Amino acid sequence: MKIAVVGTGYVGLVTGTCLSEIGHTVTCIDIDQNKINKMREGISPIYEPGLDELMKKNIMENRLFFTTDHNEGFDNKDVIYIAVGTPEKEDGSANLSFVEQVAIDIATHIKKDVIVVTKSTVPVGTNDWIKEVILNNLVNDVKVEIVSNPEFLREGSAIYDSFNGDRIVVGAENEETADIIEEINKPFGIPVFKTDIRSAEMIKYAANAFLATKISFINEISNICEKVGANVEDVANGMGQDNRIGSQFLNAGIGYGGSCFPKDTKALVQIAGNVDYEFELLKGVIRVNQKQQEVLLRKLEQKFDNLKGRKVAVLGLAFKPNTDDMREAASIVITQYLVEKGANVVAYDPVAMENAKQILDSKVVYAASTIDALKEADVVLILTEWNEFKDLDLETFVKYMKQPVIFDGRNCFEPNNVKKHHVEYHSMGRPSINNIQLLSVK
Ligand SMILES: NC(=O)C1=CN([C@@H]2O[C@H](COP(=O)(O)OP(=O)(O)OC[C@H]3O[C@@H](n4cnc5c(N)ncnc54)[C@H](O)[C@@H]3O)[C@@H](O)[C@H]2O)C=CC1
Ligand SMILES: O=C(O)[C@H]1O[C@H](OP(=O)(O)OP(=O)(O)OC[C@H]2O[C@@H](n3ccc(=O)[nH]c3=O)[C@H](O)[C@@H]2O)[C@H](O)[C@@H](O)[C@@H]1O
Repeated sequence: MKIAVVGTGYVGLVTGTCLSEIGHTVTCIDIDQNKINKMREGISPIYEPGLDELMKKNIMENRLFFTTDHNEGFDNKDVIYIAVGTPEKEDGSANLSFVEQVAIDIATHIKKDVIVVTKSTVPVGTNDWIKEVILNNLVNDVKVEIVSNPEFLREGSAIYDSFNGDRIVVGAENEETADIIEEINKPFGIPVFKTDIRSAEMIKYAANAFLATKISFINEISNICEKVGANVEDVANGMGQDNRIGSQFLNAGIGYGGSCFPKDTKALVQIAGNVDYEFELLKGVIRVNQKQQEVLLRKLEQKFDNLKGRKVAVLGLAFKPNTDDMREAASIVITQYLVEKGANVVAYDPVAMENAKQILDSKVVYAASTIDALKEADVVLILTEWNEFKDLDLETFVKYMKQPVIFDGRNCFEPNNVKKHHVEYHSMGRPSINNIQLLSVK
């Protein structure tokens, strides 16, 4: 099949690259000329393990192309994927202006019948509207079919997820169109679930909202565990062994971030509100998450009366490991608070520091390594569970910090191991461990 993918963020670039890897000829279109220039060289503008290699391979084998020119990109294509952003508007609803522009671009450039497949996460009813926009702006006499094909990949494991997903959801206007999309995806070897367009659109929001609910649920259990002396990891383990519950997405921490859960949960509240339904449970999930991003700060306040002039090391800035994405990362709220309290914040992240510099307060200083960040620090906060941090010998904290006080927002260390070291250790939903006498705590 000859395919165009419009938008080369995470979803567009990974989708385009993986579709070319399974044998299709794919042209990725973006309006950002710098990005396109890089991608033509096989360099991904985003950090995603394995992506550069796969891009280079398919470019070399003449299956993967990049352009800013819609004429060239849409020329002679059977299927066009829409993968542009649908960011949050001020009221929480999804901003569809990029999608609308693509619909107009398609209408004004296509010269033959096409199937338009929406990968972007869009509110229920959007695909019908996309078709309307295209038909209202069509220049040539061609037929357009619409398909909702939401994406379920996770950043950091996007390539793996594309080849090992649990299902591919296809919401189509009719069976023939659904069959064509199923055929395109056949080499992935993933079950295809076919449904109507509106149900497919809703599946995406419902899935993300449910996963976010699991996280907020375990985070509240974690907060209660701390008060009643239970261990949230054992609780999650014991719960997760019940197949009806499942063990995934029960890691307590400092809340969910990223480009999707925060925006998609708010958008679903809006979608419900538009039909006069108050999604009370999801509103609670969002509130709990906002509070959870600050839990570590409340713990820090109990420990230190005053942070002014103290060196606070921050390990991990990205919203999760294996990505350089800073969107809605807990580190944004946390470092802002620390800076406002007068702390000297020294941060280190293996890959997200360049992006962080565009977002975090200019008073945040960036270290060249973990050890550089820890040197002479009064306290360290661990905000992202990179392996590099999980693999640290706890003696590193003892050796380099002024006082080895650790606030671990991602439960990187085993309490039984921590007990063997002269550190003070606070984590999430587990008893604190204090093996040191501090000289001047307050
Ligand atoms: N980031 C993720 O892990 C996932 C994202 N999604 C959804 O996929 C959609 C895309 O998300 P991201 O890839 O993160 O987006 P992004 O915002 O990072 O990238 C979008 C790209 O589209 C380009 N663009 C905008 N207007 C254009 C136009 N008219 N023609 C050509 N290119 C244009 C931009 O220059 C940008 O490169 C969103 O709806 C998101 O909710 C779904 C699953 C996973
Ligand atoms: O719609 C999307 O964009 C994507 O959103 C999430 O993927 P992603 O945001 O890349 O990352 P996740 O691994 O889901 O993590 C999201 C956030 O939840 C947090 N999290 C995750 C799992 C957990 O048990 N606990 C927890 O706090 C992570 O630290 C992170 O901040 C979904 O997992 C994907 O299926 C979906 O396609």
